[in-house]
Amino acid sequence: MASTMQLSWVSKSTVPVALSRRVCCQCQPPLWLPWRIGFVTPVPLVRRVSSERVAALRVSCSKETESDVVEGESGGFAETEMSYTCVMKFGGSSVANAERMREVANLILSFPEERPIIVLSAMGKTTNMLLLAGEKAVSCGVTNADSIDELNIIKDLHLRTVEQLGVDRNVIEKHLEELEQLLKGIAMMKELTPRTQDYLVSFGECMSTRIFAAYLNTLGVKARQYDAFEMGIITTDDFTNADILEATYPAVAKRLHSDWVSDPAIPIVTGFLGKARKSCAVTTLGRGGSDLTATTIGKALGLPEIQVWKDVDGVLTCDPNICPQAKPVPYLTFDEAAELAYFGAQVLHPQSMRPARESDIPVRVKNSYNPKAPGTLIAKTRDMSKALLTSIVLKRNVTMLDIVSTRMLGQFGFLAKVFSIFEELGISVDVVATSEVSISLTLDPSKLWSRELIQQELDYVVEELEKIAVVNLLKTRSIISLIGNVQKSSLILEKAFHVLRTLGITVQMISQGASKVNISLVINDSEADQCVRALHKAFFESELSELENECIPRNGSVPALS
Ligand SMILES: Nc1ncnc2c1ncn2[C@@H]1O[C@H](COP(=O)(O)OP(=O)(O)O)[C@@H](O)[C@H]1O
Ligand SMILES: N[C@@H](CC(=O)OP(=O)(O)O)C(=O)O
Repeated sequence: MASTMQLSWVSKSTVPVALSRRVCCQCQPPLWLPWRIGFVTPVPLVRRVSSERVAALRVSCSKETESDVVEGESGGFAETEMSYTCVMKFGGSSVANAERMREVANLILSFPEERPIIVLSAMGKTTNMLLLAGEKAVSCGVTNADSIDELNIIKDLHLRTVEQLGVDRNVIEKHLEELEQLLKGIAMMKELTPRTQDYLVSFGECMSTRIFAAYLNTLGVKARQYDAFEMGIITTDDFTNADILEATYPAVAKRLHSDWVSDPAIPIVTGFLGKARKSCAVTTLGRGGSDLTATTIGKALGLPEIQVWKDVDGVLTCDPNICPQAKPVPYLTFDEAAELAYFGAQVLHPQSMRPARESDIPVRVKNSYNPKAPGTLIAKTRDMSKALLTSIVLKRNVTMLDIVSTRMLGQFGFLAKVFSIFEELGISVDVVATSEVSISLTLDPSKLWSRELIQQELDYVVEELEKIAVVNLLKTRSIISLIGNVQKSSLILEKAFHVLRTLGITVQMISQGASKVNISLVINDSEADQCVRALHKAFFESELSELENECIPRNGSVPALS
C-alpha cells in the first residue's frame, strides 16, 4: 500500500523560493514537482510516502480546492491557474498484472501535490494477444472462437487482476463478453478488416483503465475512467495507424477542464485509441501509440511536463536487447528523440514527440520498475558542445530499391514520377540517396499492417517504376541510424567506418538526414546485430576519450561516402 512504500525523501529544506513553470534547455525544470527540488542533477523521482500525504491526495481528489491541495507541500506555493499538473503515461509492462498496478498506484500516490492525468496502455502483452486471437478467429470456425487460447489467457489475466486488487469484476465482465462475441463475429465473417482489428485491440486499453480507476477508487482516491474515443481524441480514418487531428486539442481540454471543475477526479485515460472523424469508429494510433496519447493530452492542456513510464531507465544508447551494455541518455532534444523513434527505437512512438515539440513541453522518460533512476529529459534544446553520438538505432527487415532512370524523362520528371508512385500508395520512404539518373531508397513498411498487402504493393511499385527505370529490389536490409551531433559528422563517420572496415561490412547506402541529427547506413540484415554491437562498443564502451578516438589510424582505407 502507498503508506508503506519505502523510498528516498527529498528534504523540504531544499525547496526553492522562486517558482518557474518552464524547463530551461537541460537543467532544471518546473520547481514544485518533488523530484526537481534540491538542484541535484537529475534528482530521483521518488520519495517516502506518508499516510498523511496519501490522505492529502484523497482529499484533493474529492472535495478540497486546488490551492488547498498544494499549500504546504511545495514551500507554501498555492497554484490556482490550472487543474492538472502533468500527464503520466504507464506502458503495458508497467501495468502487466495486479502487483504492477499496485506499484503504479503507489507511485502516483507518492506525489500527492500533483494532479496528474494518467494514460494507460493495455496490460502486458494484451494487444499482441488480441491481434493473434483476431487472426485465429478468421479461420477457426464460429464454434471454436470461444476456445481460442489467447482469449482465455486475456480473460484469466484480467479476472485474476480484479480479484487480486479487490475490485468488482463487473468493471470488465461486459467487455470480456463482448470480446468473445466479437471474435465469434470475425469467425463468422471469416475476415478481419483494419477497422474491426482496431475495435478488437481497443478492448485491452478499455479494460486496463477500468480496472485501474476502480482500484484507485477502492483506495479512496477518486479516479474517473475515460475512453479516448469518447473524450475528444479525434483522428483520421486510417485504421491501425491513425493520425491525431487538430480538433482534438480544444475538445480534450474542454472535456477534462469541465469535468475537473464539476467533479474533480484523477482521469484514467485509454492510451493508443481515438475516434475516426468520418466513420466515428474506434481507431488506433499505431503500435506504442499511448506515448502519443500522453503528449497529445499534454499539449491540449498546456501542461508543464509529460512523463512516460517504461520498463527501462530512460532512452538508452541502444536497444538493450541488442546491447545489454546500453546506458541511459540523460538529455535529448525533441529532434533527436523523434529521429530515434522514427528510425525504430521501440521505446517511443514515432509521432509522439510532435505535440510536445509544438507546445514546447518537456517529456521525461522514467522507469516504473526503478523510479530512483534519473531517466531521460527530452526538451527543445540541450548543450551539444560535448555531444558526439547519442544513440544507435537499428531498423531491421527493410526493403531497399535501386532505381536507375532509363532517361525517358528529364531529371525533374524522373524524381517527380518516382515519388508520385509512393504518394499514390501511401508508402513512406525512409532513407534516400540520389544522383542525376538514379535513386536508392528504403521503404518504411510500418504503415502497412498485413504482409500480403506489402508484397502486392511492392509488386505494383516495381511494375510502375519499371516503366521509366531499371529497378532492383533488395530485401532483408537493415538501417543503422547514428543519432547525435551531426556537426561532428566527420568524426562520427571516421569512427563508424573504422568499425565497419574492421568487420569487413559493406555499406550499401548512406544518408545524412536534413534534421542534422541522424546519419543512416544501410547494410545486410545478417550483419546488423554484430555491427551495432561493435559500433556501440566503439562509441560508448571504450575507455578512450573523444580526443583519442580522433586518432583512429588514417591509413587511407576509410571508404568513400558515395
Ligand atoms: N534506445 C532504446 N532505449 C530504451 N529502450 C529501448 C530502446 N530501443 C528499444 N528499446 C526497448 O523498448 C522497450 C520499452 O518500450 P515499450 O515496450 O514500448 O515500453 P512501454 O510498453 O512500457 O511503453 C524497452 O523494454 C526496450 O527493450
Ligand atoms: N497497447 C498498445 C499501445 C501502447 O502504447 O502500448 P505500450 O505502451 O505497452 O507500448 C500496443 O501494445 O501497441
